[in-house]
Amino acid sequence: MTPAGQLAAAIDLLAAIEADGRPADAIANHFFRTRRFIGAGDRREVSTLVWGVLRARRHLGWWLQHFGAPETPRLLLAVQAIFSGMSVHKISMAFAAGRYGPPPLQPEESIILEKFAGHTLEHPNMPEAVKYEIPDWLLPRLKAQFGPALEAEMAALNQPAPLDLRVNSLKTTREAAIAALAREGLQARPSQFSPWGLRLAGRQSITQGKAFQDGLVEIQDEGSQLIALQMDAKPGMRVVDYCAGAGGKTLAIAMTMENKGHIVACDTSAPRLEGAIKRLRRAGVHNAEQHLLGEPGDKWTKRQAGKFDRVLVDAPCTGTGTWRRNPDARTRLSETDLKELVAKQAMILDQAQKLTKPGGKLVYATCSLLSDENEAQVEAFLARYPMFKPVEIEAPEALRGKYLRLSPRAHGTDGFFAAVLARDP
Ligand SMILES: C[S@@+](CC[C@H](N)C(=O)[O-])C[C@H]1O[C@@H](n2cnc3c(N)ncnc32)[C@H](O)[C@@H]1O
Repeated sequence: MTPAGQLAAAIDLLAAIEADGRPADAIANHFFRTRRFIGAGDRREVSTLVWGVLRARRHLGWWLQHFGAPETPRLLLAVQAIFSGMSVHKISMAFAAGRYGPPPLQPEESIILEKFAGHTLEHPNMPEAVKYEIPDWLLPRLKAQFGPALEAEMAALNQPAPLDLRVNSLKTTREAAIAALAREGLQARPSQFSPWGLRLAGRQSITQGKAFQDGLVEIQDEGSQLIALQMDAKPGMRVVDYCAGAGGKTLAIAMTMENKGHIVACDTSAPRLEGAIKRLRRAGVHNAEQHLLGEPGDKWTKRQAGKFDRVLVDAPCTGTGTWRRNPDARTRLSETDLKELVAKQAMILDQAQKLTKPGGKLVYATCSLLSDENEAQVEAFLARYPMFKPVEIEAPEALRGKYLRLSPRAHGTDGFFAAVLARDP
């Protein structure tokens, strides 16, 4: 594909994302699946262009409004290109490259783009929420959360995330996994906090390689690995992962159990649980089963009351800690969503806590940065269930405390929260 062809595809993809309420990565997957002629390299280039816009979407919208221009996909991409250092002349050429490029710039579009000459992405008159690329309603909450560190936290949250792997100790060691990846030309180094973590250098594709296919490594953000570590799940225990999804944390927990004991992966979504089956098989896990929950007041949950040494509630949440990966999610999140999620998390905790044995542990986790879903949720739970007490976080020195709080700026991971709550014996 020529650069102009990539630009034309980027305009189409951005238009599809802007017109649709679903997550951008789902739309991009469909977009590329239905355009097989776009090869892997071109896909990467097109995605880079579109994700560049999504990361700066509020800034670009502010600028276009500033000049009284419409926020069209063509102008958004063109303005993003100017702020990335491309001249207006070069952009005009890309728009006029012929058959495979986008239609040429209209005179009114060229007039608008000329106005951007000499400007940079930031402007002193931008409202703070635009500067931080967050919804207006979230600003007071995040200010209260981060104080003077807010600007640096939001900047880190707007950078592309690295690719982290978890070494599967059921099949290999960290050193042997690094060597196996190196044989495929992939460079990985041990990550900072997780005992099983590897961080890959740059953008490398891993899923087609032998190390991944053989289950030596699994893709998992280091922060997510640290949540699994909080479970302190040992061989022979009975463990439940109550919101297991496609099993990201189930796999890591099962690994620490060394295939001894029993782990149940629950979820209310059948397709998500099905996604876990293949991954468990690839990882060589033999002691896991799935249970599809009926909502609410699931009978299985009642029957299994008090039977588990460890219970994980990795609750559905705003996902504010994962905005490095899903920058478009920022525009979709509303205050009503937050309220509904907080109520749902409390309801799930009420259900799942029943499963915990006397003397067992309940771990509550989110990938959110918001205290409504984290500290406030846990404090409200402890007030409802005084037989649970928070236990000090078991982690490397730098992470110890009453709760585990991770952020891209402070730890280089996605944003995560966890509380470990021990039930009285
Ligand atoms: C944060 S995701 C889980 C991610 C997963 N633990 C992982 O590490 O990959 C939250 C999950 O909660 C599930 N969920 C939503 N409502 C639920 C409920 N009432 N009970 C249990 N799980 C629920 C969702 O289907 C979703 O898979």
